[in-house]
Amino acid sequence: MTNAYAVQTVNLTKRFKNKTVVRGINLEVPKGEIYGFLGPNGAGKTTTIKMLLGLTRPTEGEAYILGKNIQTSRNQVLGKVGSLVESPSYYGHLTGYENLKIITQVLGLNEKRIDEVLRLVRLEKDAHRLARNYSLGMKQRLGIAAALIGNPELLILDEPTNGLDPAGIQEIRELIKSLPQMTGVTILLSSHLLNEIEQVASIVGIIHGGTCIYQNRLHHLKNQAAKKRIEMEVISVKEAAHSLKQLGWNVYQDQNHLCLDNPAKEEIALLIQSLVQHNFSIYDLRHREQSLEDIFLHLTGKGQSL
Ligand SMILES: Nc1ncnc2c1ncn2[C@@H]1O[C@H](COP(=O)(O)OP(=O)(O)OP(=O)(O)O)[C@@H](O)[C@H]1O
Repeated sequence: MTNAYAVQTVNLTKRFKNKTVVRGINLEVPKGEIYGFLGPNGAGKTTTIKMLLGLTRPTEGEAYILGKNIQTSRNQVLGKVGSLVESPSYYGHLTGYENLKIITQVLGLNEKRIDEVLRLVRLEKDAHRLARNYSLGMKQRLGIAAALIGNPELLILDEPTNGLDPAGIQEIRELIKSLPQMTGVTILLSSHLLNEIEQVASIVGIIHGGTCIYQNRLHHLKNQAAKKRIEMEVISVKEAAHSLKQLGWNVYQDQNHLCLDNPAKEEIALLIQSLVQHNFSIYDLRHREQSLEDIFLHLTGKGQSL
């Protein structure tokens, strides 16, 4: 396994009885980056994360965390991983500081580390308030502080903004974005919200129905999204597409439209000429930009919004 990846999985699969909920996925999470693990509810994100953390056993395949197989080197690996899966657990009758102190004692860490992580998650001013009086966003930040206290190389956050209000979401988002630069940590962030992943991740893996259907740098997706196309409503669209293709045009049919990607102005004029010469009447012509949402809908199948 290569050292460039903080997480690498090979054919990772999980079946519950006869139901396959994670199907042969090959994740590659480069070190020092934020990987957005995106998929609708029930797609298999939490199950995958539980396998990465050694909380549930894969039915097939392997997961390598920081170059080590999690099944065979669990204790060695987990010391270098911080995680927040589901809601954070904390003692409400203790302060934020006291909650973190318990963790330093259990892990045998220096108490100095508490102030460092409180600063990282911007809770230093509220450190001595009772955790039960924290807002949801502050509780979540306390959970992230707890995950960071052991100075992990990898931080795994499963839907960390679930249940937060817009201000809380923004706080957590800014925090996540700042962490790799401040600490060098790699972050695997799962979410069902395209817009959340879009704002923080540099790489995205999309899981749908247990299968990883896309994995690449976010800017590749954004480039795809930036593509413009023209859509023409013409008579006999199938025949028109066929004739133009034979003439060397890179056109294609999308539903009732004849489409061409990224055309120059001159190409549009020539295309119209060709259609008219071949007696294909044009009823309408419009430019369209695809949004990231369009691409996700295309990838995940129509009607399956993320
Ligand atoms: N212990 C289990 N036994 C049987 N089925 C399970 C078990 N755990 C999860 N599943 C099923 O596996 C599928 C994937 O669930 P998972 O929680 O991994 O999805 P998810 O992408 O994290 O979605 P969510 O964001 O809703 O948690 C779901 O259909 C779920 O019902």
